[in-house]
Amino acid sequence: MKQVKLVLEDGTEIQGESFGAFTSAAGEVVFSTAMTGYPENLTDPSFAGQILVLTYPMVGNYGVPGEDLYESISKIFESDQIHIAGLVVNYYSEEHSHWNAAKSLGDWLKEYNIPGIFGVDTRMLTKKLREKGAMLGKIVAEQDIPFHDPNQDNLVAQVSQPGVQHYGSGKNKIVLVDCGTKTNIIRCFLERDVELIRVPWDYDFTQIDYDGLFLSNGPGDPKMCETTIAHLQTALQQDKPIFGICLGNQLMSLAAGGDTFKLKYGHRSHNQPVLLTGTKRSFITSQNHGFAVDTATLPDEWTMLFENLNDGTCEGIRHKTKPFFSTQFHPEAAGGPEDTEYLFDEFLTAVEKYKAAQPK
Ligand SMILES: NC(=O)CC[C@H](N)C(=O)O
Repeated sequence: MKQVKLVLEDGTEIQGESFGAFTSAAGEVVFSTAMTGYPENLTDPSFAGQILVLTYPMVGNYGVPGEDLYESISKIFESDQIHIAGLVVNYYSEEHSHWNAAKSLGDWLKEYNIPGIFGVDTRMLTKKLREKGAMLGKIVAEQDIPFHDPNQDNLVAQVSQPGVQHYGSGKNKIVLVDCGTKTNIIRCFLERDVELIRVPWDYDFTQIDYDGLFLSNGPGDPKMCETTIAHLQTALQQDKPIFGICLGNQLMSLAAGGDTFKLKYGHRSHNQPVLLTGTKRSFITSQNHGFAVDTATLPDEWTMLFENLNDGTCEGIRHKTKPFFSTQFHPEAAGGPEDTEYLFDEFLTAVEKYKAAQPK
């Protein structure tokens, strides 16, 4: 076994053993307390630039599934590549066993030249990240490298797919602004009778004659997406329904005139409780974000839609009169609970209502 170390910007150095690629990588160190779902997490483009610490102690035991396709997108993965910068686990299970496993986690990381480190006390590390906040860090193999803050980069421009892509042929025409979309969002739409037009983050979608607009999740600081925000401001002048998820929620707020800020250590797990504003209904949600909307900065026409029951932060917003809403959590899950998937139906109901109200 080859030795590697995890180095944090506060000077912490943790020795561990290498799995995956034996190479060095720098990024922002974040933790997820999800107990399963590493194939989904590692391919979620929102993790671009991040070194992911998994608190669940044993990782890799169910291997990595094969690459089955559904309508030209992966059936299982959240994109067509690994996006994390590095992986930190406590115990790496060399031997995997699962009915649909095609390879080991270590071999999969190697394919994408991503380093992993195991033998790390990930719970101690998580306590440190909770006290001090998410930190820059690096996994160092033979070659030392400088720290790198991915939030200074336009990560969305790096992960958004170039070109316009069409999926499905259903009755509602939805534009999906791809800031690093998870494929389960596409799957959720395709199960609901839509024609989906996927456009890059900086595409002028206001030129398309769509029935509804969807803003995807994506990596990094939402303020980097100035072009998307500018196009969105035009869309907000109209009455066509708009729905956003995660980064999409942050972009909606920024376009509306609100502000976002960086959370101390973010929300990354499958069991984040949120409250539907004005009710006593709570939902358990899947989350992966490091930034949040500052509710106090929302203009008068907007209101908080969901609130995080752990720390009171904004988990969604809605326009008071127009059919515009977004969530900070992931209604599409993958992994995590599917309790809020009904929001796709609410969006499409709003789309149908909008269409029915148009002069023939
Ligand atoms: N999953 C996402 O869309 C994340 C949004 C944003 N990059 C954040 O970390 O807050």
